[in-house]
Amino acid sequence: MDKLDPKVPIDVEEILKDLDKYRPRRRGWTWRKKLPEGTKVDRYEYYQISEPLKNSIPLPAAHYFNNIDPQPDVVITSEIASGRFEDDIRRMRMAAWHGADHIMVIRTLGQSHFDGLIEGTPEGVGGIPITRKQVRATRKALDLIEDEVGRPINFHSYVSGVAGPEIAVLFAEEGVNGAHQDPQYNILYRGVNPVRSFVDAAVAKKIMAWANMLQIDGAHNANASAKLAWTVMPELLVQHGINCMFSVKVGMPKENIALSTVPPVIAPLPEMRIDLPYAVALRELFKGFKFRAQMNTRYIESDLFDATRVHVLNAVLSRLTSADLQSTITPDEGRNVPWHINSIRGVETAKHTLLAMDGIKKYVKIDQEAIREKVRELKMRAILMLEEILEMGGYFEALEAGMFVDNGYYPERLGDGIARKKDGEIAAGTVVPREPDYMAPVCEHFGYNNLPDGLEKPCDLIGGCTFHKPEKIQFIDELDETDNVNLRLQRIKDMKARNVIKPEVEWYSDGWIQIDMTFALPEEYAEAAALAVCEKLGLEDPTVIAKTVLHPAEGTYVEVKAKVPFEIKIDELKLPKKPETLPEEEIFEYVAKRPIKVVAATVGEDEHSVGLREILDIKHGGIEKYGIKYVYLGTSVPPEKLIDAAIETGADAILASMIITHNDVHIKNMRRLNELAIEKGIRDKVLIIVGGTQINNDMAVENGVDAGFGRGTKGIHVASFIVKKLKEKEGN
Ligand SMILES: Cc1ncc(COP(=O)(O)O)c(/C=N/CC[C@H](N)C(=O)O)c1O
Repeated sequence: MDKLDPKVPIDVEEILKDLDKYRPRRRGWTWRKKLPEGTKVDRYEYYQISEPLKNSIPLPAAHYFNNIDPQPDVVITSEIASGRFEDDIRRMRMAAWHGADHIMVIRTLGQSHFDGLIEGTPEGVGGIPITRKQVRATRKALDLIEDEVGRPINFHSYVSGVAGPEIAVLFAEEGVNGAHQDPQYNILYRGVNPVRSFVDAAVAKKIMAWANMLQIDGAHNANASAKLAWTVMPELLVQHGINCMFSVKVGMPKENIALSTVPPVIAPLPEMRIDLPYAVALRELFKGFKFRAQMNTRYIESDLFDATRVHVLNAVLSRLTSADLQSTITPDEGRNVPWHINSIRGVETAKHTLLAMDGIKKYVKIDQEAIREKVRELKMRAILMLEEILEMGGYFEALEAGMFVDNGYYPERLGDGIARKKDGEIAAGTVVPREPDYMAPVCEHFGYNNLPDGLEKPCDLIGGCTFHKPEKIQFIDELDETDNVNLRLQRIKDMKARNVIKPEVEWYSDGWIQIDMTFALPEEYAEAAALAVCEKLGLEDPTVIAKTVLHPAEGTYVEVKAKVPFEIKIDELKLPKKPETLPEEEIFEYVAKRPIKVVAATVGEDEHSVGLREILDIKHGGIEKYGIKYVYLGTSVPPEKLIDAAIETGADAILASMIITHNDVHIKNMRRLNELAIEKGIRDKVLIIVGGTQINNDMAVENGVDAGFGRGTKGIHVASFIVKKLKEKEGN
C-alpha cells in the first residue's frame, strides 16, 4: 500500500507486512510552514496560520464559511495510546484529519522502570509498550497518513528511565521525531538514582541531538505532583533551567529544546491573573527555546466540559504570550484512557481557540507595567532557589535535602519535598567510570572515548554502526506467541468476514458506549438508578464515569459507560436518505435572478408553528435568509385556504406543516392539497412541500405531494429543493 484512500480504513496487516525492511523517510522534527501575515483564506485575513491540508475535517461551523479549514501556525499535539498500536494508528489518522501534526504516544507500565527494551505487547493500564515493532509500524503508518493530509507528522514518545539511552538509540534508528527527556523526571517521579539518571540523560540527549529530535522536558510533572500547583512556580523555572542548560551543554540546539509549560492554576482561582505572569516570566527567561503549552492535568476532573474550558483557556494563554506546540491532553484523561472522540475533541479545542485568537495581539497587549512586579518576583524566587542549591553544594545535595517538589512557595519551605539519595534509589552504583583505554566504536557517543586519530567517524572501525548502516539493525518481529498484534487482528478479521460491527471507544468494536441521563434524585441514588437502567437495557459492565450535581435534592446528571452484548449486522442497516443541499452561493445567486415566493401554514386542526417558523425565518437560517419571500397564513389553516392563497399570490410553492398525525390526518391533508391543486388547475405550477416531525419523503411522495421533510430539517434543505425543482422545470 503506497497511499491511503480516504474512503477506505487503514489496513493494519498491510502496515505490518515487510516491517523488517521498513526505513524511516526522514530524521528529525518538522515545524509547520507558516504563511505570511495577512494571508487571506476565502475572504478572511489571518496572521498566525500555516499551510493548509490536502484532506481534513474542518471545525463544525466551517460549512457556513465555504468549509475553510485554516491551520494555526502552532504544532498541535494529540496524545494517543490505547495500549494497542493497531487501534492507535486509526485514531492517529482521525487526529491528523482534524489538524494534529504531533502524535505523542503515552508509554505504558511506567516503562521508565524497565532496565531494557521490551518486546511483545504487554498491555498496561494505559499507554502502549514501546517496542521496535510498535515504533516502526506506527512511523510507517504515519508516513501514509501524512501523505493523505499533506503535512509532515511528528511522532513522539519518551526517552527516560534506566533504559533511556537504549530507547534513544531505538528512536534515532526508527525515525522518531520527538521525545520527552528530562533526568529530573526519572529521579523525582520514577526513583532512579540521580547520578545514573544524568549520565544516561547525557548519552540519550547526544543521540537525540544527532537525530534532530525535538525534546520536551518534564517540568509539568512538578505541577502534577504538588499539592497546590502554584507553589512550585519558582521551582518550575529552576527545573526548566537545569534541563535546558544541561541539554545545551550536551550539544542539543536550543531550537530543539521545548519547555513543557503548564498553567499553575485553574478556576475557581483567578486563573489568568496567576498564570499570565508565570507564562511571561518563563518566556522572558528562556528566550530562544521552544514552548510546548500543555493544559493543566493536575486539576483535570472527569467533567468533559470543565476539561475543555481548561483547555480553551490554556490555548488563549498561548496566544496572549507564545507557544510553538499546543498539547491537547484529552478531556477524558480524568476518567479513562483517552477515547477516540475525546482525542479529537482535544485537537478541535486547540484548533478552534488558536484560530479564534488569530492575530489578537494586534488589539490586545499585556500591560507590561502592571505585570512587571509579579514577573520580577517569580524570577527572583527562582534565582534565590538556584543560589541556595549552589550553597547546598549543588543539585545532588539539594535533592538529598528534599529541595524539590516541596509544597512551600519558595523561599517558604514546608519540608515535604521529594528527597532522593545521590547514592541510593533504583540502579544506584551502576555508573562505572571509563578506563583510560575505554573505546566505543560507535557514533554520537557522549563523553570520554579513546578513539584512534584520523577516523572519519568512530563506526568506521567496525564497518558502520546502526546509525550509518541501518541494515545492521536487528528487527525482532514477535517474542510472545500468546500476546501479539497478529492474534488481536484475528478477532477483527472474523468480525469483518461476518460483516458485523460493535460500537467502540478506543479499540476496534470494543463494544463500549457512553450514555448519560438525569434523575430527580440525590447523587448516590442517581448513580444507582443509572446503573439499574443499564441492567434493564441488558448492557454489560456498566460503570459511572462522571456525574454533575444539578441540585442536592432536585437532580443529578450521570454519565455511564457500558458494553453492548450484541453485534450489529451491517447488511441489515437501513441508511437514511440525506436531504440534498445546494451550496448557499448557488441559492443566493438563483433567487437574486429569479424571485421565489411561497405560502406557508400549519394545516388542519394543528396549532404547532415553531418548526415551520424556523424553516421560514431568517433567524434560524430559514428560507428568508436566501431571499425567498413568504406569506405565512398561521396555524389550523384549511387546505382550501392554502391553495387559494397560492393562486392569489402566484406562489411557486406551498409549505404545509403537519405535526399532528392522529388517525393519519397528515396523510389525508397531503392528499387533499394535491387534489385541490389539480381541481384548481395549478398542480403543475406549484410545488407542494410538507414537513413535520413524523413526516418522511417517501410517505409524502406516495400521497401526491412533491417532498416531505422530517425532524432536523433546516431552511437550506427546503430552499435547495425549491431551487433544484425550479431549475429542472426551467431546464437549467
Ligand atoms: C519527562 C518524562 N519522561 C517520561 C515520561 C513517561 O514515561 P514513564 O511513564 O515510562 O515514566 C513522562 C510522562 N509524562 C506524562 C506525559 C504528559 N501526558 C505530557 O503530555 O507531557 C515525562 O514527563
